[in-house]
Amino acid sequence: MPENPQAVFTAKALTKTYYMGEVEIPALRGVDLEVYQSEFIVLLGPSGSGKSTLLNIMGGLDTPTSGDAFWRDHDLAHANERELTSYRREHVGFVFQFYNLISSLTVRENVALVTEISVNPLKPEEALQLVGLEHRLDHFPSQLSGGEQQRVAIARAIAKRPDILLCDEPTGALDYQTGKVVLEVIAKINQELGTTAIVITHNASISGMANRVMHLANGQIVSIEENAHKLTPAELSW
Ligand SMILES: Nc1ncnc2c1ncn2[C@@H]1O[C@H](COP(=O)(O)OP(=O)(O)OP(=O)(O)O)[C@@H](O)[C@H]1O
Repeated sequence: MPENPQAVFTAKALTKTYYMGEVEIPALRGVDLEVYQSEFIVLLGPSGSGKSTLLNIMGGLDTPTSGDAFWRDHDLAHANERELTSYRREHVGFVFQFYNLISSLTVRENVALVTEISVNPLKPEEALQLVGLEHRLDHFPSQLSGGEQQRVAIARAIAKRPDILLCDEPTGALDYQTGKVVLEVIAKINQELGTTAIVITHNASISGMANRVMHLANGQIVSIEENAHKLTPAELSW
């Protein structure tokens, strides 16, 4: 069991080593971490520092080589594939740099793919309203801008009412203004639904939105800063 019951996610001495033939690649080298309910965390660090590896373990897409990882009382380090699938399905929403929408389905149908297999989902229309796309329900992804497609991807991620929203470079493919709109949407989900949000970015300016900012280097968390005052995306500039 996790030691601190207040934490929704706990990692202890987490390591991940990839093996490429004879070569060992240590992606995580002893990560200790607690994440609290409804927190907004920004994860920064150079390329290859282990950010995606950590996010993937938190989301049950990968398992660690050693150490502990808990989502509440779900033991993610020792879960089997079936348990990880149901953890992902019930608790986790993912947003990636590229939107991975199905081009032959409408906006509403892309979101409905998730709501049809969820226990207590939002209606696709409600999820799309939260991201400001209620007027584009019957459009196809190719009829939308990159930022709009990312908002559909966010609607799809939140439609199952996940406890945690894991975002890997959500604004990486977007221009400045569009990136800000997408950040506004993530901040709104975090505030209005209380969804814990973890955002990986190379853009240090986004840190201002976070409750806490974690820096990874070389597979370890090297610093954690707390923001006394969170900024809105509109207040950020880069
Ligand atoms: N499937 C894999 N097989 C082998 N090595 C991997 C694999 N995934 C990641 N790695 C290695 O693990 C290390 C950490 O990778 P990770 O993707 O977590 O870093 P990152 O901080 O997210 O980087 P970026 O900012 O470039 O996305 C890197 O050295 C990477 O090459």
